[in-house]
Amino acid sequence: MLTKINHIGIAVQSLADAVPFYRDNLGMAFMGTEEVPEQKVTVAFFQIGESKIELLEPTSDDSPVAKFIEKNGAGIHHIAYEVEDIEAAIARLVADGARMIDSVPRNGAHGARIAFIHPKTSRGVLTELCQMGH
Ligand SMILES: CC[C@@H](C(=O)O)C(=O)SCCNC(=O)CCNC(=O)[C@H](O)C(C)(C)COP(=O)(O)OP(=O)(O)OC[C@H]1O[C@@H](n2cnc3c(N)ncnc32)[C@H](O)[C@@H]1OP(=O)(O)O
Ligand SMILES: [Co+2]
Repeated sequence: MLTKINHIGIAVQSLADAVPFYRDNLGMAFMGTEEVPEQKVTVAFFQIGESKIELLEPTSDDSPVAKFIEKNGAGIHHIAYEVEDIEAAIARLVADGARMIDSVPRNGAHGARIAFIHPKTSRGVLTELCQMGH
């Protein structure tokens, strides 16, 4: 069902502050930024091997990432796994009793279709499924 880790999401207060560390000090390949209004975040992506690091800055106080930072501070926010068929993956998880945050895919960055599994199901890790546009 899962084909690879697409990205690891890291919540940050400020992309302007965080991007130079990942780009210049760690030397990761910076892929640019994108606002994703549906999720109330602006993200910066870095390629690392076959996967990516996604820095997430909240765009409003009621963003899920703003709430996370308020509670925990900046840090690892979610892991995103790539799937070939997101509807089939959701249906299988629902049938197995998983608590889905999204039972219908939403719009993610880079034109991906995404769905989150609640961290209470995935043992304390907020988990994103993503199907890339082909
Ligand atoms: C850029 C777009 C896209 C992409 O293409 O990659 C993205 O990555 S968008 C990323 C931002 N979007 C989201 O996070 C959407 C999904 N998240 C949510 O719906 C909510 O954040 C949530 C996970 C349902 C939590 O919201 P809420 O219930 O309102 O917050 P609480 O603080 O009350 O949390 C309840 C419970 O869950 C634990 N929790 C919350 N967030 C995380 C997390 N990131 N990782 C692990 N655990 C998390 C929280 O600690 C609470 O636990 P208890 O205290 O034990 O009850
Ligand atoms: Co993500």
